[in-house]
Amino acid sequence: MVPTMTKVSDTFTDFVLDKCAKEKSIDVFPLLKLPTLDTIGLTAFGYDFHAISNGDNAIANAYEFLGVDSNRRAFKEPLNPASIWYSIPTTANRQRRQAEEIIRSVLNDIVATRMKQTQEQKSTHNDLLASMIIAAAEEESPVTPDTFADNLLTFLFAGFDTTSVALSYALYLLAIHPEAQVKARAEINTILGQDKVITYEKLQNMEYIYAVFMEALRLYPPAPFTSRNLEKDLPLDDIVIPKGTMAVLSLWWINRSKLNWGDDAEEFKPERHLPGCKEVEGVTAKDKAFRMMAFSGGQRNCVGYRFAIQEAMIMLISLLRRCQITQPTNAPPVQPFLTGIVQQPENGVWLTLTPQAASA
Ligand code: HEM
Repeated sequence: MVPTMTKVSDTFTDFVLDKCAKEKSIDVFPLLKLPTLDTIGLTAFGYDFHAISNGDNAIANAYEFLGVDSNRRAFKEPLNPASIWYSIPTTANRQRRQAEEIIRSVLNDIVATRMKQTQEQKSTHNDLLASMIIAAAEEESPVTPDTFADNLLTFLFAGFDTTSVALSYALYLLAIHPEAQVKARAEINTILGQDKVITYEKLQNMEYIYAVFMEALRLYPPAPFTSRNLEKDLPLDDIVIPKGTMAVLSLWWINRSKLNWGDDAEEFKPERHLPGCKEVEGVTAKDKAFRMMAFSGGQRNCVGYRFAIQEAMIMLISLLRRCQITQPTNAPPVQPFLTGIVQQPENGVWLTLTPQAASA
């Protein structure tokens, strides 16, 4: 996966440098969806969306539409009957069906071809779909092509918007903290060495880049809340929340709580994620496991978190080693805004990327 992620990230870096040379500053927020879509397509089921090279891709557009449409139905117009009855012949329902059909037909074709190749032992793919097909065969599980396609859809939905939102905030934070860029570049140059090739092993040693991304996720978790149904009564101080209640948990405030992170909890300090960093007094080991909740916690936490971290670190390395990142003086403020399950920067994230020597 690392070579694929590196290739996509490097193509994106070329793309944004070129765009910035022409337009001076760019909104990286919508642009970052392109590489994250390309990456998930290639690594999950070997499909190239060509989103960076062709932003007008029919599937990418269908996906964008479905994301916006789902948020509208769930959060803006939940009481509109057409939001829940998909068979009512409204324009939105028709458009939604069309978008679903576009995506579904591509995924169904991919799954069918792959299952046939696997049966004939002709598949050379090494991606998520290949693993799912092999696992189902080994367990003699009666999984239908539809189930494989459903799973791929879940991964697509869960895995590209979230990472692009997180990366947007990470770049913003780096832009307004040039000292962090200097430290990150120093680490990149030391660890990548002469050949400059990114490998899985080298990524494990990139502690500062990891810390930058974690800190961005801590301050701006893309999914700012989650929910759980209580399986038993929950005593909380002097009240008891009864079993069966749906509890909505603010991941945002857990991540920014002074109790978890100390008095400077609102500040950008990647150092707090480095090994050996001074811990906040009184925080127990159990609390520590649940104080950075961007990927949620427990049994149903994010299954894609390692994937997301790896992808994001590679993108940060690719950009930082070739670009200086600054915020233009006239940039609109970066303002998180809840659009649905995911929050996003309402005014975008306007940045200027200028080329810089690879070894600087
Ligand atoms: C920075 C990027 C990401 C963030 C912040 C994020 C965050 C989350 C959060 C908060 C949840 C909810 C868990 C809960 O309610 O306890 C979740 C679930 C999930 N995520 Fe992610 N995610 C990211 C990237 C990804 C990627 C790249 C994938 C796939 C490759 C993915 C796949 C999933 C799936 C399948 C679930 C549902 C898990 C379940 O219900 O058991 N996520 N994610």
